Amino acid sequence: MLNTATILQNSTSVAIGGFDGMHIGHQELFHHLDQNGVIVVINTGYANLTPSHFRQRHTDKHLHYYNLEDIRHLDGAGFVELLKKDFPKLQKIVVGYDFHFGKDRRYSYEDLKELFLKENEDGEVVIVKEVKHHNDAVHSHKIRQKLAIGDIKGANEFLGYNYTICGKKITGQGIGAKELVATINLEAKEFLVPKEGVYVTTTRIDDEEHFHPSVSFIGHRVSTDGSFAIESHILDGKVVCEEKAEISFIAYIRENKKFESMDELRDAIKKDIAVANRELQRLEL
Ligand SMILES: Cc1cc2nc3c(=O)[nH]c(=O)nc-3n(C[C@H](O)[C@H](O)[C@H](O)COP(=O)(O)O)c2cc1C
Ligand SMILES: Nc1ncnc2c1ncn2[C@@H]1O[C@H](COP(=O)(O)OP(=O)(O)O)[C@@H](O)[C@H]1O
Repeated sequence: MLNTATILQNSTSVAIGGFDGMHIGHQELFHHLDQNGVIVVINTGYANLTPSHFRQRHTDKHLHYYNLEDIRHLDGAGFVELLKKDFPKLQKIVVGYDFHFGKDRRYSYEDLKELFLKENEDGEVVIVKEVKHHNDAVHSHKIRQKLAIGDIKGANEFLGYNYTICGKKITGQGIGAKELVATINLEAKEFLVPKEGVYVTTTRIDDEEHFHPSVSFIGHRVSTDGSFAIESHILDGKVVCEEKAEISFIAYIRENKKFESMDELRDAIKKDIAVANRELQRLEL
């Protein structure tokens, strides 16, 4: 493994952006990087699809972070200077068609081209055209909107992978295993949690390599204690979760509902399990 300083010293290309989600539009930028290319992440502090180090899962490129707070005062020339200082061999910059940077986002790719090529005659600035899915431009905020309305399939198509949240195991009410079905309860504060309801999911427990088929509930447990929960019921047998788990969302099943009795809730959960099993089998997951 090369150390960070060596990677930056030797990098000849960078792709620049916020890159929350590492979606199919972002991946298009990465295709233009050379073998030792680096992804420069402008960290706004608002990433909740792939917060903190979770972006790294979606690329084998090195990620280099600039905090927006530290660089927002720079003018166009100042930003290009910073890049040239941190990446002394820089030859190629890759950005998207809507990239803006510098103080008040005043500078566009046109300015970037002018400023970078002025002193690097054989340099290159690649502008990636808008990446669309079914004629709809792919952007992180649209993925957030889709998750907020439970459109998991739409969100996953934009992402190019199944949306996944990671969380710490917490103790539930303790009635699931006794009266309903056993669930792993999670707290996943850094992540955007999809709309309240029941989902077909797969779940990875602690550091296991594989995901288990599962059905998950997100929402206020309006039928029991009313508190907010993220719960996953594993479908392929009894499991032990020590400290953490991750839930990958495959499809939305139904809304969160208030059931008048435990029997009704139990029946609904039984149906959810059947739906999840069918869908996971169909998808061979
Ligand atoms: C597949 C599934 C669907 C669920 N659907 C609902 C629901 O529609 N409404 C609700 O109030 N709780 C629902 N729950 C949550 C249960 O109320 C919860 O599992 C129960 O309160 C036990 O919580 P515990 O694990 O903290 O003991 C669901 C749970 C699962 C696993
Ligand atoms: N759909 C897309 N097509 C082409 N480039 C994109 C697309 N989405 C983002 N980019 C580019 O990727 C980089 C990161 O953009 P960012 O603003 O973090 O993404 P988003 O618009 O999804 O929030 C920028 O250079 C941006 O121009």
